[in-house]
Amino acid sequence: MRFTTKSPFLSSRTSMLSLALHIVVPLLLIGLVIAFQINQLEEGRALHIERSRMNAQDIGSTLASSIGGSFQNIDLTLLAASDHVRDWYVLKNKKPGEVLASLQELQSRVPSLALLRSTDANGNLVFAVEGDQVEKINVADRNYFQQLKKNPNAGMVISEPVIGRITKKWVLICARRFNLSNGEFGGIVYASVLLDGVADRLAGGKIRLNGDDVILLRDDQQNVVVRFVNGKQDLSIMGQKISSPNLDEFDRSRSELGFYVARSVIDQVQRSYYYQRIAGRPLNLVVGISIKKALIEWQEESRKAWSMAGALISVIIFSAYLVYRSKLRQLHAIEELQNTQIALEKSNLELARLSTTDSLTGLANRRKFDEVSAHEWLRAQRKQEPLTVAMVDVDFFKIYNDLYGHQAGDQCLKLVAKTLSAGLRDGSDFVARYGGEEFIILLPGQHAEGAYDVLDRLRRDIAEMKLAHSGSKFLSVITFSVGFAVMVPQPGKTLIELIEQADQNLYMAKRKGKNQVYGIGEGGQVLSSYVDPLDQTYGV
Ligand SMILES: Nc1nc2c(ncn2[C@@H]2O[C@H](COP(=O)(O)OP(=O)(O)OP(=O)(O)O)[C@@H](O)[C@H]2O)c(=O)[nH]1
Repeated sequence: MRFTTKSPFLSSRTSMLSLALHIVVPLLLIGLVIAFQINQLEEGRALHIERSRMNAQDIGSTLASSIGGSFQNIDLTLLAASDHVRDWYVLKNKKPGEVLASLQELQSRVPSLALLRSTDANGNLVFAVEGDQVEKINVADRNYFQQLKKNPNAGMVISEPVIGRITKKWVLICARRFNLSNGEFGGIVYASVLLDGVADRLAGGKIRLNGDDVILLRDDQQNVVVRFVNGKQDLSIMGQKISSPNLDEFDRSRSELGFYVARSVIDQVQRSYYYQRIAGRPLNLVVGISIKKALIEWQEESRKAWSMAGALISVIIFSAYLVYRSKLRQLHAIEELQNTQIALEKSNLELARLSTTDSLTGLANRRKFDEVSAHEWLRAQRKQEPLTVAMVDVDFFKIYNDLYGHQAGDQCLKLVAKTLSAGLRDGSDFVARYGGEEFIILLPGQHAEGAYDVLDRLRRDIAEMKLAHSGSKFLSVITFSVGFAVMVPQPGKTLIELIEQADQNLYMAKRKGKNQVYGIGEGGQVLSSYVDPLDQTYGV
């Protein structure tokens, strides 16, 4: 059986593959969208962190130069003050009142300066701009005094952050020494730099800082000089030592500047930090820009980007669903079409079979016989082999019908057909219903004697079925007569002649008494069976 449609197995495998592709491709697309999105956002995040680093650097370098400039200013002020004190103390060309007035004038020029004073070589206070309790104060025990006394070449010395005894505020003491005319230590000039408000002045003006951004000024001993965070100065850790792995690394390496990203050891906020030394001073500055704040914009961008990606993914899923659904419908339609085609071909085959089959007996019909006999004739002709055609006709069948009814007649014909089929060789012999109660047999390759034997066996087979026929003269059973003819096809001879010969021989069998085989062999010899009508073998 050959079908023009594809095999259902192959088609279902192809369909499954195609459906799987309709799922895999959208998944791949979604994966690509997500991967692209993550990549873009990672790049965006890195960019914002880089911006915060640059921001920290901008603020830090501006602040560092501003702080450096302020201390330079203080240094020059102290230098000028020490000159005035020396004028009075060493050169004796100035009166104390004049010196004090000069010191007052110098202090007023620098707003962050307070308590500009001078001492003698023993640390006793000589001049004080504020002037109270001058005679009682001695600073000989202070670190800055001892440093300056020991070192004639020391420039301006800056103390660690301390709470001023008089101001009660956090200050740095900046001090300078002055020498006697013989070069020996003559005393110091010093002033307090008020730390309270310094950061506000530094940060509040030109520099824009967000809440979590931080400014930290430390001295060389890691003491906090200034910490500015959340928009104000943080006095809680003033004077405390602050260190972290990154700061320690900078302190150790003596680097002038550097960057790092870290979580603060003080408030745990993650920041981009910029570190820079204040040129020529024992101070270093750290500016930290909060990463969380720096990423707010990025987070907003992320949200927008993800919602767009979500929309895109939804479109992909929806389109994929539509395509998948239509593909599924298409496949169902194809499957239905294939099933219809298969059914159609099956019914065509059945029709073809029916058109060549006798509906009563199930044997081949006359049309099929015409087809097969023509084929066998040609083959016998080609091979020069004998071909036997035999006509079989049920005896007294009209009487049988009359006696037993038409239905019983049909059953009788079925039995005859079955007996004939069963008694013939499959594959080579062929039997068909020729019409009415007549059957026709082809025996290819059989010579007359062989054909006779086969046919007479069939005749006996049906008689031995002992199907009652009270109208038969042959002891009341169904019998049939057979006329046959054998021919090796020769030029000038036809199949029709062979069939006609067989028909004539059937006539002879009937005429000679029925229930017999009558045939003429290739050599013209008559082959006939005779049955004694009184033979009890065929009785019921
Ligand atoms: N039940 C039945 N009867 C059929 C069928 N085809 C033909 N017949 C009958 O077969 C009978 C044949 O009758 P006849 O040709 O006179 O032959 P016969 O009665 O068998 O006489 P002989 O052949 O001389 O023995 C007719 O009565 C037909 O109606 C069929 O398919 N079924």
